[in-house]
Amino acid sequence: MKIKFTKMHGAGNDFVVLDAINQSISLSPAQWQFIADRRFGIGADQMLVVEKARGEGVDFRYRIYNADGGEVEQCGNGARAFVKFVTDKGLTSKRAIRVETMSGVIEPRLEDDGQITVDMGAPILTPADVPFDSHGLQHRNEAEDTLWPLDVAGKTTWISVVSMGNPHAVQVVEDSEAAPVLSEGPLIERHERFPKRVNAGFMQVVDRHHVNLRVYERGAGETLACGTGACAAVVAGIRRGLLDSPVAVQTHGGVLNIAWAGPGEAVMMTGPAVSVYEGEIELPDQL
Ligand SMILES: N[C@H](CCC[C@H](N)C(=O)O)C(=O)O
Repeated sequence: MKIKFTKMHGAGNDFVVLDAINQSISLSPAQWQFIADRRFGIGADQMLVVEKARGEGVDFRYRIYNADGGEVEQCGNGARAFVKFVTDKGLTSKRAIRVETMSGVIEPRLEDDGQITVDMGAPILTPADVPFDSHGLQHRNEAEDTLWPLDVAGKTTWISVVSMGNPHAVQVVEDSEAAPVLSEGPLIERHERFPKRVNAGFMQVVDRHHVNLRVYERGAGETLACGTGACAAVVAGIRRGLLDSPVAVQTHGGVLNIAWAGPGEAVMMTGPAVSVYEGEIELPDQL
């Protein structure tokens, strides 16, 4: 089966983007894993599938698959790549686009300078809705935030839990470059208290408007940037009284600018999106 694709990235978080309006896309998890494989396939953190809208009042639907082949609810960097893709492909002439995702409608907007701003919706802050199983844990409050003690390899790690449609566990570290991202990230990702697994963020507060962030992503491992992770980290930092909106989030792949006016308000994310190359792949039918 031949599939046309566009290779893209948002601050180094890389994607294979597929137009499912003009070609039929229905792949198995094993085929998604093959596409994501950096040696046997194309290579990507996530795959993004652009579809016709299903509901009223929206322009498109977009679906997100992690490198491990699992479909997930939201992808912030992917939303920006999506806007650049549908614009470059002439699938829309709109600058502000309403797009359905598994976790609801988001509104990305192409700015005059080529950056893309996405209304990522309001964060979900009730632990059970993240979902996070807080049963039996003694939390502690820090300003407006609730911190939970997570047993990670016998060490207690205090985390904030935030959903941007997808689940995030955010911890504050002294030095993000020295943080145990690759050793602790996988343990947090698959911790039993996260029934849907979780994206693990490690945030260093530089000042009240600047942080360094590394994220060990659910289903992908450490990525160069995580858009929803940047949103979740800023929400947690503002609730902990450590940050003031807007916040520049420095990731290994670039800077994402996040603004949040407080509970119940949408998180606004601004950042880049780049198309790297077009291609076509012959997908094995049996994997
Ligand atoms: N790994 C994430 C999906 C991709 C999110 C990330 N790439 C972003 O830019 O938000 C999850 O399983 O929830």
